[in-house]
Amino acid sequence: MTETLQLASGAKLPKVGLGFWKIDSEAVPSIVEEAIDVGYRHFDCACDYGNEEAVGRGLSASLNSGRCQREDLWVTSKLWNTYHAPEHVRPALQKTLTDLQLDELDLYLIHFPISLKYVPFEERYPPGWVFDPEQETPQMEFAPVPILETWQAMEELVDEGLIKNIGVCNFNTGLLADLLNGARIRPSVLQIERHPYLVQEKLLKYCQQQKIAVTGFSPLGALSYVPIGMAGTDDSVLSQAVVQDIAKRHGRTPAQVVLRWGVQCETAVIPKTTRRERLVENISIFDFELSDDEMAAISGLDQHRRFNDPGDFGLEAFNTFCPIYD
Ligand SMILES: NC(=O)C1=CN([C@@H]2O[C@H](COP(=O)(O)OP(=O)(O)OC[C@H]3O[C@@H](n4cnc5c(N)ncnc54)[C@H](OP(=O)(O)O)[C@@H]3O)[C@@H](O)[C@H]2O)C=CC1
Ligand SMILES: O=C1CO[C@H](CO)[C@@H](O)[C@@H]1O
Repeated sequence: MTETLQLASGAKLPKVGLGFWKIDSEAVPSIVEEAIDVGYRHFDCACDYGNEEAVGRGLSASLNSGRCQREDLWVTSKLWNTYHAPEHVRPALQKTLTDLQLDELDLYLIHFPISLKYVPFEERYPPGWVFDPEQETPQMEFAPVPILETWQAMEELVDEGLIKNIGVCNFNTGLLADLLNGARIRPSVLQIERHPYLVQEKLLKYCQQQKIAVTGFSPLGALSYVPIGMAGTDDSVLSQAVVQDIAKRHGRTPAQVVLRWGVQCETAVIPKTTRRERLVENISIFDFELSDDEMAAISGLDQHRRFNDPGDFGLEAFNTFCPIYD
């Protein structure tokens, strides 16, 4: 069973969760049940993953079969970029709740600090990044919505009991500071890309000061990114000698060492896998500890190397868009 991170709101976020990006809907319900059987209680979903309805079927089957109780689960979802206008936030959440077959979410995150043109559900769901790939220079279509207005709409949904915690993803320190200036309800969680190639030391420190918990996405080091990912390359975090040596010393796999490094940095991690043996492997990290030297050696792999920047994600599609990070 996974340990938890205590949030400023008092809630307890399980330190290991299962991420659902890129899991086919057909496979999702049984993966949810298997994950619960092997101890997962934290599920990282998003409208954009196109599989929330399938996650809902898996959760509902698990609850109905008595595998777990609703209060033992932590379900996160994310508001997609096309729904930032205040009038679209509630319908977006309602759609997610309906798909997930839940009455409330444990955590709702603003997925990106990017507001895109609204696309009605009946036109396309999930709408994705809103560009026309047929165009010679396909451009994202933006919408002028100040982030604080989106946040205030989310705060109202907390007041109404539809969400327990709210937070953001892919924000840097400046964006967080700006949000904190206007927020009535402070963000409980920041979800960011984080692995040994992107340690984000300063952002983590800022979050610790502000009592915002951090969840690291792509915690194994961007293995699944196409075309810019590391899958099958000798350059992946998991094939680094530092990681492999530490893994041998502890009798663990490189993935377990990298995930353990994540939780020992006091962050939650949300690895994705579709394989039962890896579900078990990725959560079995609470019965060993890395030394300070081992932690420092893994952090020393930092290359400030980011894989998930919409500016270069899918190079052809976004070739006219500037990266949102420095
Ligand atoms: N907020 C945001 O903007 C974002 C959030 N996320 C969230 O983070 C989650 C995880 O991110 P993701 O980018 O998938 O990255 P991960 O670091 O979780 O890597 C997933 C890849 O690693 C493989 N893998 C899983 N476990 C192991 C293991 N033990 N040993 C070797 N390989 C392994 C998987 O393959 P296989 O399935 O075959 O096991 C898959 O190819 C997402 O599912 C999503 O929920 C991700 C990106 C952006
Ligand atoms: O979370 C996710 C992973 O990254 C992708 C590209 O930025 C997003 O589209 C997706 O929602």
